Amino acid sequence: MAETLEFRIRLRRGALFSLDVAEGVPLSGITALIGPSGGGKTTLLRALAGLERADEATVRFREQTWDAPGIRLAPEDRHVGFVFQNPALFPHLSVAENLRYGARRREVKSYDAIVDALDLGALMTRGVADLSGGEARRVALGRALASNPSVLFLDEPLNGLDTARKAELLPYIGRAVGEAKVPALYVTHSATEVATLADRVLGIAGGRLTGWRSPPARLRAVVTSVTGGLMRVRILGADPGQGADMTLPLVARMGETVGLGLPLDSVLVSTSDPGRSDASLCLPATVMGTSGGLELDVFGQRVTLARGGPHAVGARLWLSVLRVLPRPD
Ligand SMILES: Nc1ncnc2c1ncn2[C@@H]1O[C@H](COP(=O)(O)OP(=O)(O)OP(=O)(O)O)[C@@H](O)[C@H]1O
Repeated sequence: MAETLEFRIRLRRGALFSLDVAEGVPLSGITALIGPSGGGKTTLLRALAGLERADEATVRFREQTWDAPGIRLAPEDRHVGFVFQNPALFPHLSVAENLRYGARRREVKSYDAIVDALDLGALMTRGVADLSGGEARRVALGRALASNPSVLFLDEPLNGLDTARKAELLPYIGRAVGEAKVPALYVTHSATEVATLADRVLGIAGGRLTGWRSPPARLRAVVTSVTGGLMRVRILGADPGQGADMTLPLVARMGETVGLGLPLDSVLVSTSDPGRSDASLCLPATVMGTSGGLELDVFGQRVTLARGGPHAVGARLWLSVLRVLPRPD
């Protein structure tokens, strides 16, 4: 079975915008769709979901034809779980009823796992009108996952929240999507979201795909202890006392491994030990190559930062990472 979402879509909107795209997106993990405002990200997701009329659309999901000349599968038969910028919950229903609404058409095997992964247990009987912004986003994601979707489309799901709320929610997204094992297309403008969540990154601008970017740099770490909603992790390959331990939101169990994204906009590279700093991590690294970005060895792990710099192979560097968020491996 071809594990891809294959599409060729052409459409025009007004006199100024046209979308003309063709690609095959692997249906595993999270694929980030990034690009400037007005580039066509939302239009592409809506067209794939069958919510936009196109001049030409051929869409195949695995072995299933969603669109082809003379064929147009109804949006509800594509089983796309959509999470929008605005949570759009049903205001007259409780959290549990909102989730059940999601599950009304398809049997869900992992309902309890979704409730757990998103920490919704304590909210179930609450009305949705008085939920905080972050809680409402968790419920919206839970409702989409409860519909047992074949694919999840997330369109800037954290938009409008402040930085602290976003940092709180990101690990939940990684955990819930990982737990539900649903492939996801994730539209975002945020380097942190890409670094933390994405398995691969596709660019779009001016209604045209601009190609696959290098995958986000991520270090692997192991969970060394768990307390309440937090876990202590140590970067794999590091010994105690090497500055590679940190406390993070809980996304995995004791002994499991997690990925730590290194968002380009929050990594500082220096040639001497910066000592005490505001960084949540300060890691020694050795330059292994500079041809395809800055290839580094960090405690025996290879990571490539998508930026060069005048560094010689073998040089000793320090990475100060200002923001680190985990996702399950
Ligand atoms: N019905 C319409 N008539 C005219 N132009 C339209 C129509 N619908 C969308 N557009 C234009 O299509 C372009 C792509 O919009 P889209 O919302 O897909 O962009 P986006 O990449 O998701 O942007 P953002 O990051 O700001 O959400 C925009 O320039 C928008 O103004």
